[in-house]
Amino acid sequence: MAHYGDHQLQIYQAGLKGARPRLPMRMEDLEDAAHAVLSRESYWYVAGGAGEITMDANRTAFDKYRIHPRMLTDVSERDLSVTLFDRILPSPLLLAPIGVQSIIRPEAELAVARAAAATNVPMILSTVSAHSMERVAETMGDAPRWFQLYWPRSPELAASFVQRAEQAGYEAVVVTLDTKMMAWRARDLQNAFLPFLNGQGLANYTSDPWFRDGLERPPEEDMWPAVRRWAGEFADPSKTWKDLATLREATKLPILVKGIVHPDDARLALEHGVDGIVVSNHGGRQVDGSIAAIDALPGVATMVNGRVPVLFDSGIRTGSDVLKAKALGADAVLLGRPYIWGLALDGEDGVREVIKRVLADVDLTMALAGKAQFAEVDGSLLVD
Ligand SMILES: Cc1cc2nc3c(=O)[nH]c(=O)nc-3n(C[C@H](O)[C@H](O)[C@H](O)COP(=O)(O)O)c2cc1C
Ligand SMILES: CC(C)CC(=O)C(=O)O
Repeated sequence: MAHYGDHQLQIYQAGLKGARPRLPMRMEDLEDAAHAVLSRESYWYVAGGAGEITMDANRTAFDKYRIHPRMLTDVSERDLSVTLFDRILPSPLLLAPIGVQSIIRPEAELAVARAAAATNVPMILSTVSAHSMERVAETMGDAPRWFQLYWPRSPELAASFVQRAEQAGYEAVVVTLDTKMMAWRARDLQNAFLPFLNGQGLANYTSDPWFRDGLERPPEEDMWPAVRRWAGEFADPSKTWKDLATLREATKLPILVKGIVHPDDARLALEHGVDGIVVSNHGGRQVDGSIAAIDALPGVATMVNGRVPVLFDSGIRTGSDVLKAKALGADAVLLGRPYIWGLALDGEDGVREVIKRVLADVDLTMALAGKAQFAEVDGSLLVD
């Protein structure tokens, strides 16, 4: 039986022929290598946060939780699969929605989509992508994909987005709640860099009939009216929980809310009929000084109590992070910045390689901790 961990042997075997890994193995080195090839503006747009306190805490908080390995259990046949919304996925990993990937490489989300499809890891496409959701879907065949919604001000545009996504074979809608506006981001302000202002990341808007209708000039001739309209449409700070009902009417797809860190918000989300929750603090990019995402997970998971899937992101870098998240109540996790470093360094191949490494690490760490089934990992994996 093949296992994700076999990737380890492939790397050693290539070494016998004198080949060293193309991408640095340690996550920190991978990021440093990406830093070296990207422009200062692009690197910091991805690496930066709303200050650094929560971004750092997202990593260091994992250290508080320690795995307590068990010996002499049969781990010869391992299974990392999870079932989400009736689809069996071979692993618990999804790709977090990351916008404006054209600041990294022009092929952007198309390269990521191919890598996701090749590894059967669902891609969650951002609303603010450089390629339209239809174009991305075309590259993916039947491979699983979800659509992330930045919930626009106009109900017409929101309905159009989710209906286009449904039509293009996206299997769930992830509504991001933590970005009603962009945080104070010192790195980007220092670089005076906001990619949307020169039209990057607007493909889903400029390809939308409703959005185009309201423009005085087509974006192909003049991007500025589209940018202005986007700035007005992007988000609506007045939205509240009751507005979820209008989204619910617009699509049959499962709706998840992303950005939940408080148990009371998890309760409200359930009361308003969501189908899933993503515990996330947006990688520390929105509220600096806020709770580390992994510390928010147990309270949310307890409140949800298995009624809907709970996903987790913000700080996932290694196999043990994935296992800790599962032990603390996540059904699956989203990988964020690391795959962007893979994209920066080696395009589609780089993204695929980063995904394979994380999954190999999950597989091996799980086996060495004494578990054969990811589905069976629970709180007993951790030191009390
Ligand atoms: C450059 C960048 C762009 C992002 N764009 C989006 C986005 O368009 N939609 C969204 O819901 N989250 C977005 N996020 C947040 C990610 O989905 C995810 O929550 C975050 O990257 C997790 O933190 P980590 O990458 O440090 O693990 C973005 C994150 C980064 C780094
Ligand atoms: C605010 C967005 C348009 C993109 C995003 O989610 C991010 O940069 O964190």
